[in-house]
Amino acid sequence: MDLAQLRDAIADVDRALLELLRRRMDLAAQVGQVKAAQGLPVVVRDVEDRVLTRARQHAEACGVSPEIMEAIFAAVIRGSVERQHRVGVELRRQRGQKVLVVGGAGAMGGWFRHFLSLVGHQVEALDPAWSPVPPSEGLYTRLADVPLSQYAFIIVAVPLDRTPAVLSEIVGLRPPGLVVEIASIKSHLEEALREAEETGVRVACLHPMFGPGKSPYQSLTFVLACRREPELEQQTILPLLQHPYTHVIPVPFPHHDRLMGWLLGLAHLTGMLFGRALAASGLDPRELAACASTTFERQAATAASVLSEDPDLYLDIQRLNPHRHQVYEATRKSLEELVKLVEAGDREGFRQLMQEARQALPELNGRP
Ligand SMILES: O=C(O)C(=O)C[C@]1(C(=O)O)C=C[C@@H](O)C=C1
Repeated sequence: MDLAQLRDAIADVDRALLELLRRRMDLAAQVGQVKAAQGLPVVVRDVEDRVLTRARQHAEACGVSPEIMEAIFAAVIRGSVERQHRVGVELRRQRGQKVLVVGGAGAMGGWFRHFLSLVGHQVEALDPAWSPVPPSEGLYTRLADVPLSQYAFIIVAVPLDRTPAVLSEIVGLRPPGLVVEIASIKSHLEEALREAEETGVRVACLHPMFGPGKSPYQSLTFVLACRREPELEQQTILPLLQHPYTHVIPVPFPHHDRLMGWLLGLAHLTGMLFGRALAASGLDPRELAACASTTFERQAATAASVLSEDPDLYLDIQRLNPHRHQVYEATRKSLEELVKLVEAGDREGFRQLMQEARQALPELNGRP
């Protein structure tokens, strides 16, 4: 066969593969219906492990690495989970609850509306930004018009610095459902949370560890800042977040912002410093892109995603964190140490610094 004939033969095989994939996804949809009817979880890890092992074992026959075969089938399984989950939405809706998203027109509010309706909840929303538009069913522009007593959950998804005021306004109306605020920093909510505790209004402090661009069919980590009993608080929030990719990680409330100082504060800070320092270099970004090393590409991609975010939100994530000075101090000190070791050509000190820094990295030491 010449090259053109070989390409035609590959295209024929691709068509056959696509047809097989369609059949596999149709079977997944049937599995999804059975699972939704019986209230079974969509993701079953040991079945997935068997599929992935089978794929790895077939790698040699295909003349490719086991990692490639695993990655191909992992993607197929992800598609299968998405399809199964979607076909179950209507059935799950019968078990879903009524949820209100306050700030529903915002980016995270919009994400929650979509996600929660996929979970099967009946989602309504409130946002003054809709004022010029005539309100449609289940969309409100004024808190006074909302039938607050009807909701099992009320999500507060408003800008970080507005959260205390909105939270205390809602708490003041004594809703019977669970109020769930999703602020990235929690210390400035103390007063509103105390008001809630005094009046018996239940509030959960949830923190989605991702932005509004996140697909609901990827791992979704939510940190739950617990003020009382982590077990109980986790149980209360789980019906809201029933979804194959959800992980809820409880942390003690006072620890939350300290943790975020590093997880968000330091990660954002280094992304911004990287971009800012690079801007000072005066080098042409096209030349940097053309000659980029692997590490530069990765770092630049992280900095680009940080620098594309909303500056007001990113300022507030720094400013409202009472632990930020520890992060700044450690950053300054680390830079000074590094510069000193380099200037002195101190190999042993440099080796030790890298060794100690490695200890802190989840990639190398902390995988759960
Ligand atoms: O066997 C199942 O229960 C399926 O849902 C099928 C399947 C797959 O596509 O292979 C999909 C999701 C599960 O996590 C495990 C396997």
